[in-house]
Amino acid sequence: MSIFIRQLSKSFGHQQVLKEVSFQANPGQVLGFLGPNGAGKSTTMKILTGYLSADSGEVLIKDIPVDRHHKAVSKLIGYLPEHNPLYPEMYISEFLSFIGGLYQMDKRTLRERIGLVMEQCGLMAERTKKIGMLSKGYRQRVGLAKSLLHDPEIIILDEPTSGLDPNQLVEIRQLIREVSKDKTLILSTHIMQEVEALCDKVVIIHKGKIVAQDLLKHLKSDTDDVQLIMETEEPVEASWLEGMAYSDFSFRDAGKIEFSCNNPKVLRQELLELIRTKQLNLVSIRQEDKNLEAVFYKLTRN
Ligand SMILES: Nc1ncnc2c1ncn2[C@@H]1O[C@H](COP(=O)(O)OP(=O)(O)OP(=O)(O)O)[C@@H](O)[C@H]1O
Repeated sequence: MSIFIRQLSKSFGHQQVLKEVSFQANPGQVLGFLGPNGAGKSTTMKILTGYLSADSGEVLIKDIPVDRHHKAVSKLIGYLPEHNPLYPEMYISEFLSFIGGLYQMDKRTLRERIGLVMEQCGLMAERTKKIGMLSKGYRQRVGLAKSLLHDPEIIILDEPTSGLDPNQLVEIRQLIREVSKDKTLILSTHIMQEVEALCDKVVIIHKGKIVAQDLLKHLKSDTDDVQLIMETEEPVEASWLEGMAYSDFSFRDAGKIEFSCNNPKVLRQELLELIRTKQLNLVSIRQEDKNLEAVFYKLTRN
């Protein structure tokens, strides 16, 4: 089941937070929704799930507008919000049972689904504890179990791995991969490795506008072949770099510059010549393949 997002705009007071945001997520695909802090990711997620209304534009699921048919559509969506709200006084199964009641699930299905999602999310070992006693990572798992409980066709996860330890990260990513096979899954995250590991399609939002949307493999191959990163002890002036064999460069800080180039051999020679003539102390020049981080940085640095 696809989800169509068309021309969403949203302001809070005088601040326009979303500017004609459009994209589409398809079944069997994990869509990574990326953007710097404050770019508008959570606001978009809240509109997609009907928790917030847009000023203009629409979200369609099965041709149904989400804002006008929130109740019908909410059964199709599993949502893990950024600040995963839970009831600390409840046991996990008690909480899931309460949520199942909200979805009007019949008792037998609910019992089966609670067992299944608790198993899937690795919660069985913690079943005798109240939610308030769980660690942050386990509370995140409860949120994930909640979003999967009613077996929704669309799953929307806002920073699902925040607060997880490295082992939990691997397990939850594995789980996300599993559940995404026959679902439409949108995942918001800051973690580029997560996107590289999980996502088929990437949408990047910056200052409320979509600045890229493509399959991950296309997004990475659209860019120059490699990047050279030069670090010196002293600051470098931009004017010293004029005419060199790069296609683009940016300062990470005064003595750390990242170049995009397709002829690193020539550029490396030019940089070594610059080091010599300006008598700079070189810390390192290293070459990296273009990765999503570089693409993201290029599109969102201003
Ligand atoms: N209810 C609100 N009232 C006023 N401003 C809001 C409200 N919700 C969000 N904003 C503003 O909208 C902008 C986008 O916020 P949003 O939470 O969507 O960003 P984000 O991309 O999810 O950021 P982060 O990665 O930091 O979670 C921010 O400037 C934020 O302060």
